[in-house]
Amino acid sequence: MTLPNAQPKASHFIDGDYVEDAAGTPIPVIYPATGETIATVHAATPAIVDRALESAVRAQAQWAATDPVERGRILRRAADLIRDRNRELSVLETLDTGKPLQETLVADATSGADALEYFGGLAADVTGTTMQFGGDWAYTLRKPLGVCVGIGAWNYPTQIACWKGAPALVTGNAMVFKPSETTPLCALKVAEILHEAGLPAGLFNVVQGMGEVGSALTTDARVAKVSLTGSVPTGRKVAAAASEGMKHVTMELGGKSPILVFDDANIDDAVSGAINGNFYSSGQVCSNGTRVFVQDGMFQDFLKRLKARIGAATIGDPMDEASNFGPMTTQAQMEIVLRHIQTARDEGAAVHGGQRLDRDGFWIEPTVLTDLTDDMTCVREEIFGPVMSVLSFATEEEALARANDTQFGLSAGVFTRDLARAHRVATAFEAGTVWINQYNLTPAGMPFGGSKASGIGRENARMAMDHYTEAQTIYVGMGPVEAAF
Ligand SMILES: NC(=O)C1=CN([C@@H]2O[C@H](COP(=O)(O)OP(=O)(O)OC[C@H]3O[C@@H](n4cnc5c(N)ncnc54)[C@H](O)[C@@H]3O)[C@@H](O)[C@H]2O)C=CC1
Repeated sequence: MTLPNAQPKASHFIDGDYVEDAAGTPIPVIYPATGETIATVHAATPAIVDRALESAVRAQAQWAATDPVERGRILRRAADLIRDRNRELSVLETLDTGKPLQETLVADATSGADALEYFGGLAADVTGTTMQFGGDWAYTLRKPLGVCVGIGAWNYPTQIACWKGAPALVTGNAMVFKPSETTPLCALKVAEILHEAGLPAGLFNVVQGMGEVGSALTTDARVAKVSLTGSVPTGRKVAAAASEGMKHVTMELGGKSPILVFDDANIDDAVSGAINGNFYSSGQVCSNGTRVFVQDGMFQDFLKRLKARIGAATIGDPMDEASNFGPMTTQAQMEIVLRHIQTARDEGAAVHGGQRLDRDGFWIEPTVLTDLTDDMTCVREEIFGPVMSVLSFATEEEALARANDTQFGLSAGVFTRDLARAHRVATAFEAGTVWINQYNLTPAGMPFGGSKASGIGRENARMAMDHYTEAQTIYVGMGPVEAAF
């Protein structure tokens, strides 16, 4: 099949237009389903980084003074344009990541549009508080931070650009966004559409590059905030570098989230939840529930149904809308996942699936690990691939203790028909986001983010607007000023 042309007009988008600097290191864009190079971009040189930040600084002051309703209108217009072009953007997302079109048509550009629409609608509702002290009083304003940097992972390139860009822009900030070097295409389109919708030049700039470009942005004195989606080790580095400059941070990092399935759960819903929470996007989802704890009474039946359902997956050409399982996004990630599967085998796990598929591209079949103990590497570490660990448990207390015994705290899920138990378990999870009888749904109006090593701050919902603004307190003296002398 001939693939659509993926080569962008230029590598970067700065000050309202595409910009090239061929002096930067070339970055090949590889279509994961075949391994072929479909485009090339160049990493930003220091001159490009400087230009992006300069134009953001210039544009931001005026933008902060713009009527919030007008800011919101531009975002909502961009949401409409994204929806109009959903197919084209979904194809691009598939080219960038290898995720099946069946997924990208409903989960990527549409999720980005949801965020733009949601925050666009809230534009006029950024409010402070008032306090009274007898006659005197004080009030707070929520002020934009200035120039914010967004740094993306490779699994959701359109969504990440929108989830960071929308709350930043609507509250009066500018954003310089650096996509992952492995998926550089989609954010450029987001920038193009935002400007087509009327966003003034300079407010959403995209620069390409590896960690060193991210690092240059993070440490630049012109930057007030860094929002990273990435792994825990990168998060530690970026948060540490940002703290030097006392910058605000949002860290959306990795996880090893638990799903608890109790004997009284609707078994088909629980299996569906576990499938969605492990094999969607070939398992390359930060919030995946990769440790599935199933209560003893249901364990065997759960496994039987799970294996049958996995057998029905349609693994194939991501551009074919009938396919519902695609390749890993990069060769490197495929190799990491295969190594994890081998380690699990070496440590005594039973591996169901686990093979690299004999075809071009970076394909691993959906894999289930059983015969596990909690101390095995596959149960402790984030694998970031289509690998589900299934463990059994006897009691609620035991399951919760095991579920929480991890450095991560991104998400968790519980399947049960017992309402009291559902809420008791949900609040006892040490996790930023919990689903009851559902998994991995993230509407724009719901805060999403991690606890413990999985991150700081939340994306989406009103909370995200707090993270892109800071309070300024203004004290109002209403009476005479008393002084000691
Ligand atoms: N919590 C969340 O919302 C999500 C978290 N993730 C996590 O992301 C990881 C997978 O994505 P990857 O792209 O492999 O993550 P990564 O941590 O390797 O890279 C993330 C981004 O950080 C940049 N970067 C690397 N070193 C840097 C440095 N020193 N300074 C500034 N930027 C730097 C990279 O170029 C990339 O754009 C997984 O751990 C996954 O769980 C992925 C999606 C969502």
